[in-house]
Amino acid sequence: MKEIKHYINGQYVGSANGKLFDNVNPVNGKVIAKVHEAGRDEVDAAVKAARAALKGPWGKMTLDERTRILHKVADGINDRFDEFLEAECLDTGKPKSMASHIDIPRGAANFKVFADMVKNVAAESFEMATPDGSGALNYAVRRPKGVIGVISPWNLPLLLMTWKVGPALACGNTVVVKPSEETPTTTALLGEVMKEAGVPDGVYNVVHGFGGDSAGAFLTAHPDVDGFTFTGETSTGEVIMKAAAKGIRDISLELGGKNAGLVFADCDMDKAIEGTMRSAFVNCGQVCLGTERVYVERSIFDEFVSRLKAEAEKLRIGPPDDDKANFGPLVSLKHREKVLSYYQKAVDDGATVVTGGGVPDMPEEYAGGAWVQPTIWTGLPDDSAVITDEIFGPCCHIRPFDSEEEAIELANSLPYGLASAIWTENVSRAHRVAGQIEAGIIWVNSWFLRDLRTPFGGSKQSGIGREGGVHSLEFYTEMKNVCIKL
Ligand SMILES: NC(=O)C1=CN([C@@H]2O[C@H](COP(=O)(O)OP(=O)(O)OC[C@H]3O[C@@H](n4cnc5c(N)ncnc54)[C@H](O)[C@@H]3O)[C@@H](O)[C@H]2O)C=CC1
Ligand SMILES: O=C(O)/C=C/C=C(\O)C(=O)O
Repeated sequence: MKEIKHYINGQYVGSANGKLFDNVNPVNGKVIAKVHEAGRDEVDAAVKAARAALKGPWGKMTLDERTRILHKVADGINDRFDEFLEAECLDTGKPKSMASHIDIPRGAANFKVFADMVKNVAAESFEMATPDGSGALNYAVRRPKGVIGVISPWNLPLLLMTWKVGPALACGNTVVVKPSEETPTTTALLGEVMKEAGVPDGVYNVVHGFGGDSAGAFLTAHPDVDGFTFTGETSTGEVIMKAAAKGIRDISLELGGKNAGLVFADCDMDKAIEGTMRSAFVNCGQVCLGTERVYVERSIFDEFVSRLKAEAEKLRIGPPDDDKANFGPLVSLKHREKVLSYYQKAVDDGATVVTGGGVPDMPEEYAGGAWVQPTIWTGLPDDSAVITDEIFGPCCHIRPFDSEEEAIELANSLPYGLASAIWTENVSRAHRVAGQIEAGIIWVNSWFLRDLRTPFGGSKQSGIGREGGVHSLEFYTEMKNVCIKL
């Protein structure tokens, strides 16, 4: 059986404690690899390697050299595209058609975009007057923050991990990555690409394991890490924030969402249906930006519900290798238990199940997989947990509204504030509503349209800080002002 080891100081190493855990294929429930679980020793070795690398060749490299190496990392991912694709699809079960368009290309792009960004960002400077008339010049320079702890989730494993590692390295930091225990493979594979690209040993380190009382907690408790970037559940973000408080370490948190889609009667219905379909069901609903609450103006409510139902029922459920499949399993049986508990809760709370609501019939070879049906409900009360909790599954509830004010109030009614999608052809309404929605990311007549230069993150309990574009540089660097008396 294949073993997945830590990548520390440029070497693949096993755990001294001998602990291994299963890496399971969610398509059929079969174990595909054994993963080494890091103890405190491996985490400590990884942090020490990262610290030492800051003072080694990496820390002395010119920006041009660093940029060239990061471009090679991106090229290395593209050169081994099929290997990354296979690994990501085995870990997650997602359709290859999706991973080949989103996950792997973005995994590569994250290195190129941020390498170029760092090279082209302007410095700040201010001239000032002084009492003696000679004046002074201030200029600010960016310096790497140091060792960054990267804790990444399982829904878009390579994409979200490199979204952090790309800018962290571009800014000259070193990293210790703790990928999700569900999806360790592409993070491990990236070590080989780093080596081939000429990234010095100790710059990119990976430790595998779980969150609490395992690699994740050991990493956040380690005093020699300078900052943490995390994507995942809000409650985990709270734990990481507490750990980071010890020693006043910086954090960037991209947390849960319960995003609203607002569909106005003046929308282009075809666009609204297509966009809502993607935002509810792509990646089996496991996207933090996804729409689980859809609010539709009453005059078009029935038409919207019946058209969304028709489209949801056309989704083709199947494994990654099925070229026609556009809907895979959830990431694990454990996650399926959570999603199915909400499917049951919806019924208990009086929902009308428009479509789905259960487990699909799958051929015998996939019977052990984490399959669920795409599901749509109507008729739930606003305080049902199905409406208020992030389910992170392929499901949405549709509720009618009667006025723009009501739609905005409903969208803003929860403690989350990650993303929102507004469907209207009225440009004034689009601006007006976008301005009032309490969320970090608003799409109008689109969803998941990503420009990596833009600020990305959540408000309220959906996160702290923004990454993307120069905002990533804010987190991954320390600014130092130099004031020169002339
Ligand atoms: N992109 C997103 O916004 C994601 C949201 N979720 C949400 O979280 C729910 C639970 O999924 P999980 O994988 O359990 O998410 P999680 O937030 O527990 O895990 C994400 C990462 O954090 C690590 N982690 C967990 N506890 C930690 C701790 N105490 N210290 C340090 N690291 C820790 C995990 O090992 C993993 O690498 C999902 O049902 C979904 O609602 C999950 C994954 C991604
Ligand atoms: O495009 C991105 O950078 C990120 C997309 C999705 C997430 O952050 C998520 O699902 O967590």
